Amino acid sequence: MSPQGNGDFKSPRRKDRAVISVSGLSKSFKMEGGNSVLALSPMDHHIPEGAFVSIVGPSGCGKSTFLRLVAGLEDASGGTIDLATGAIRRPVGFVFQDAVLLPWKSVRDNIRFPLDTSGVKRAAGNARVQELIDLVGLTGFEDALPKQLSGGMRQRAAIARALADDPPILLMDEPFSAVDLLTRETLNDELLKIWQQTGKTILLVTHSVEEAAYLGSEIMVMSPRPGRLKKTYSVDLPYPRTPDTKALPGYHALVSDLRRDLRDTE
Ligand SMILES: Nc1ncnc2c1ncn2[C@@H]1O[C@H](COP(=O)(O)OP(=O)(O)OP(=O)(O)O)[C@@H](O)[C@H]1O
Repeated sequence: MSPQGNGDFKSPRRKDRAVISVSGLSKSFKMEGGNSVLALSPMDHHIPEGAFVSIVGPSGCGKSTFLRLVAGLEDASGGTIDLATGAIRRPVGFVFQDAVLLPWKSVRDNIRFPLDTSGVKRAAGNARVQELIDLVGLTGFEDALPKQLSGGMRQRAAIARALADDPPILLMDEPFSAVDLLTRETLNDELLKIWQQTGKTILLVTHSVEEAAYLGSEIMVMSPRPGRLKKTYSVDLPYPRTPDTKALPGYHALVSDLRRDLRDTE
């Protein structure tokens, strides 16, 4: 289904055209001694523009490898991956499990770092950075250093930095796994708002089936040995998702389906 809007929540600008098209994509890594490990067996998949894709699967099933291939951080061993993002220099932003902010730079300077390296003029960059700081809820912390922030605030800064260049695709590899549950739930809701406001295509890897079901308009289930795409779900839960979503029978059914899928992959 397509995400549905109600109230003052505008539906994300989800389109029918694929922004990520994967055909026969595979990846193997050479190991010591000449053996190789098939991290991702040939996979075909199309991700529509504006989708929120949750990716789940047991450890070692190739989730991070898939994100790194989409980001161009790894070369494919076979197949192709096409991004319909036009001629932009940085089509993807990446948020990792650890915020990896530069410790000697303020929140503001960390977020403007990609803009500096892209040669964006100071005045235009400053306006953009303030917009992002407000978007991720860090207003008032512009001059703080990373060590003065909580884990959740550091992840907010990392999200803002990943969005600095305005990439159409945001890749997130277990972004909230290091924060406490309450903060994680708050960050989930904030991420949904950011998605709604920006219309980005988001791919988020998580070990939590509840998080996957709560956030995703689509879910990719992967399985290991060798890593492969086992199944995809188109999620039939309305947006906006709120804590009430977690009381819906459809949410519970999806979570239990995902648990069963993961048990079956073990
Ligand atoms: N740079 C590398 N060199 C060799 N093998 C690698 C490399 N990166 C990943 N692998 C292997 O590829 C497989 C998939 O790894 P990947 O990190 O993508 O899994 P994952 O699903 O993200 O796991 P996790 O949930 O534990 O983060 C694993 O067997 C892993 O050991």
